[in-house]
Amino acid sequence: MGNVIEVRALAKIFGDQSALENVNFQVEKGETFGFLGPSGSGKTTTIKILTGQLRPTSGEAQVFGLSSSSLKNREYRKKIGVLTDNSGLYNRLSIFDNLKLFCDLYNVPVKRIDEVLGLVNLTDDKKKIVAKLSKGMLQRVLLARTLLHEPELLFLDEPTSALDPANSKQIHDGLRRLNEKGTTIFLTTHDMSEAETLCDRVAFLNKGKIQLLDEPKKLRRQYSDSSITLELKDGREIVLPGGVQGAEAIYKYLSADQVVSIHSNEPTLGDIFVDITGRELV
Ligand SMILES: Nc1ncnc2c1ncn2[C@@H]1O[C@H](COP(=O)(O)OP(=O)(O)OP(=O)(O)O)[C@@H](O)[C@H]1O
Repeated sequence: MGNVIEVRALAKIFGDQSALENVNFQVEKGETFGFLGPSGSGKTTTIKILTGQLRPTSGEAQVFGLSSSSLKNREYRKKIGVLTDNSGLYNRLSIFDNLKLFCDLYNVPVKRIDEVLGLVNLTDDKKKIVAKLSKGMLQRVLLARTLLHEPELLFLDEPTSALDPANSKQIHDGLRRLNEKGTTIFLTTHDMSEAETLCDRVAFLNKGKIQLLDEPKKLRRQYSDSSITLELKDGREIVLPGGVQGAEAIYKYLSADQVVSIHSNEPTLGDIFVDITGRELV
């Protein structure tokens, strides 16, 4: 597939504080890659370096084969979209008119507006005035704006923080549709369920260092104790070991028609993060 992002021995020091230390990872074309870590772990610093807003202290961050010193370049900026929390929208204008202004500014045909509004599920709302939008809708308008020029690579810094579950789901659906169309997505979050639903691979960042990097499914399997929980009709919940011993017990309860549900006890990404770092992801 080829790598869109290649980061080698990346370090960033602010004054006497180390924000990133020996960070190494690659993001493949078409992948949704999650950068997970608690507040202050270095997620935004990484995005700023990858989008040419900050220079690394040492190491290399290449995107589309361009080195970090070239990431301010115009051609590069055309290929990327960056979703930030600074709105820059005109409150008194409609969603459509706001997006039209950006089309004019970036030389994008106006017909693209309907495509991006479809992607973020706002087609029926395009005449609404920005000042009257909910936080979730506003975030979707910002995502739509980010997509107007059809970026190949999308950087999203905490795209659903402060959104309720329904609005987060709308954003997630839009991101999945984009990814299916081939857009590579680099996402930072401290929301583990967001990472589980969206990401092909995740890196756990703690105090500026990557602690673990793999597919969520593989991580959950690797850190699973293979035990199984049975919920029984008499209200009991029993935890059984995996293997033959567990299978025999499950068979016994099933034969006696006592089972309501059976599920494996795989840890969540949040559990694994706490396990590895001793820290909660907040
Ligand atoms: N411009 C700056 N000057 C000095 N220190 C900074 C600067 N930017 C970031 N830092 C420090 O670098 C570390 C990493 O910050 P960063 O914003 O990358 O973390 P983060 O993981 O994005 O956190 P959050 O989830 O709260 O946004 C923090 O300790 C932060 O205080």
